[in-house]
Amino acid sequence: MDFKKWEPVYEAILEDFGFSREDDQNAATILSHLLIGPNTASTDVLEELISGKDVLVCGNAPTLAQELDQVKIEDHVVITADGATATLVDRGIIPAVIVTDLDGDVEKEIQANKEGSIAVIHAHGDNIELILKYAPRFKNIIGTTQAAPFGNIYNFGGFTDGDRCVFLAGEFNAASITLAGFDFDDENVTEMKYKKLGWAKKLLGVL
Ligand SMILES: Nc1ncnc2c1ncn2[C@@H]1O[C@H](COP(=O)(O)OP(=O)(O)OP(=O)(O)O)[C@@H](O)[C@H]1O
Ligand SMILES: Nc1nc2c(c(=O)[nH]1)N=C(CO)CN2
Ligand SMILES: [Mg+2]
Repeated sequence: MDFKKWEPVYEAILEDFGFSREDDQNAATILSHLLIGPNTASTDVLEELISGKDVLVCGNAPTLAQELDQVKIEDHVVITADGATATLVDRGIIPAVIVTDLDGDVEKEIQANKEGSIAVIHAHGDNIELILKYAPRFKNIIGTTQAAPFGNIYNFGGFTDGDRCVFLAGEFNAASITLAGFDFDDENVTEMKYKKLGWAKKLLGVL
């Protein structure tokens, strides 16, 4: 994602939630220092996995399990958003890529990562503690930020884990992107989550 194109959207998100750009940048710097080489993966791997392929992006709406029953999962490259990973792992499916800010079922994510999932770990101003706690337990990490990218920290676009999966699939030229487990009008979520889902809906509408 061209950061110049993303930046106005990012600024609107910062303003809407009252998030601090500086905190996001600090989080990204911390993640960057934890990515020491042997625990990282190259973005070439994402290109290899995704380019020209039919991708299934799994969000964590309560409808996920039921929607998975209607998709031929094995015909797709599976990308899971954070908490959705557990649903796939519990079915014996190891996602190709996990996109996470580490506030879902992280133990399941570490398990899937041990079995081959690439971990796209997102740093933001409110997950610094989680990054320090969990990032050292992953391998094959690709670090992301919603602020300006630098060095080993990328910005493929997007905000919530779910819409960032879709931006990532787009960035690496997926042939098609199928969504499962996305319900933007889910009323059984916190006010904050509902607001985040509103942004996810808006961002995916723009794509
Ligand atoms: N009804 C829904 N409830 C939860 N997640 C949903 C829903 N619909 C779509 N999603 C997508 O699934 C993603 C993963 O959901 P999860 O429950 O793990 O949330 P999360 O890790 O708290 O998300 P985030 O950290 O992005 O706020 C979300 O980022 C969101 O984009
Ligand atoms: N600063 C900040 N950034 C975020 C946050 C958050 O809570 N704080 N949550 C996200 C996913 O929902 C994505 N980005
Ligand atoms: Mg999350």
